[in-house]
Amino acid sequence: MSEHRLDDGAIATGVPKIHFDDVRIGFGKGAKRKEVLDGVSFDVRSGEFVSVLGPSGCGKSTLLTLAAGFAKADAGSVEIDGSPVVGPHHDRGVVFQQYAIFPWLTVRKNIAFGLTLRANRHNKADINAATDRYIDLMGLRGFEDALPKTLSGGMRQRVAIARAYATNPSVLLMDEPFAALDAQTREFMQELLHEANLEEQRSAMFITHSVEEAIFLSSRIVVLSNRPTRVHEILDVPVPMPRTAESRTSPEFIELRRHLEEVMRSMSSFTHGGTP
Ligand SMILES: Nc1ncnc2c1ncn2[C@@H]1O[C@H](COP(=O)(O)OP(=O)(O)OP(=O)(O)O)[C@@H](O)[C@H]1O
Repeated sequence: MSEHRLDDGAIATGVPKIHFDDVRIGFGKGAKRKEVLDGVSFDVRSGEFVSVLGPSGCGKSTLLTLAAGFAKADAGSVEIDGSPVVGPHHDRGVVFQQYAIFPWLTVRKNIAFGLTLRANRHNKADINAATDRYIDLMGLRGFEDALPKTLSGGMRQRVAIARAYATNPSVLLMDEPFAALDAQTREFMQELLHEANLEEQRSAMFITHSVEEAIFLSSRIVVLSNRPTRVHEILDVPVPMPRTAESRTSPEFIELRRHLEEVMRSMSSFTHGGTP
């Protein structure tokens, strides 16, 4: 295990890494008011990889922005490691669908960026060691000096994920990081992230539209309902770890996929006026 890891007090205390308690939020005023989250509660426990799945517009990204500290709930609470979220903090590594990396910095400098910002807490040798570790973990060796514009979409997302890991976050928050990638690259990226996170054992919350992606990556899946949104169900993923390409054809995988596709279909037909 890396010397760059935080001491994980949550393991000792059993405090969830991320705790959503009866979270409510809506947008707009008067007749234009739209209630979005209507009392959402769930935890991400230490070392867990939890995907959040739900119909379009149910508030998945909103949940992630609340955990990231970019927005505040109207009611209820969001806690990270037992403390209320009051704003953005470097204890959360955030990865978005769009490549949030700096086009003018090389791969190495992008990955080291968050560490150099906090240089008073890290000496140069530490920064180099952490950067090298995540270059290797995300398969970026040989591309250290490349600029983002010379890289494919998948490679750029590898840089964004490496940078999120390198800042040594207590939790990873990912919002559809693979949504813009073609199907083949997307599967490859899922496998890379799965392997990386098995090694890193970070607690993660991962937003996705994809049933298959949620099953492949997660230890648990939180399924949200249509708006006004509540938790529809929380499922353990019984597919053995480590997962490989073959896991996708295992009976457990296929059965869970069938169940989740049916749930998602029924929510979508409800939204579109069909029989739920
Ligand atoms: N800052 C905001 N101001 C106004 N409305 C907002 C704001 N943020 C989100 N919404 C609305 O809240 C609802 C939930 O949005 P959100 O992006 O969280 O859903 P989502 O489940 O991630 O959607 P999708 O699956 O389509 O990505 C949407 O109707 C959206 O338009």
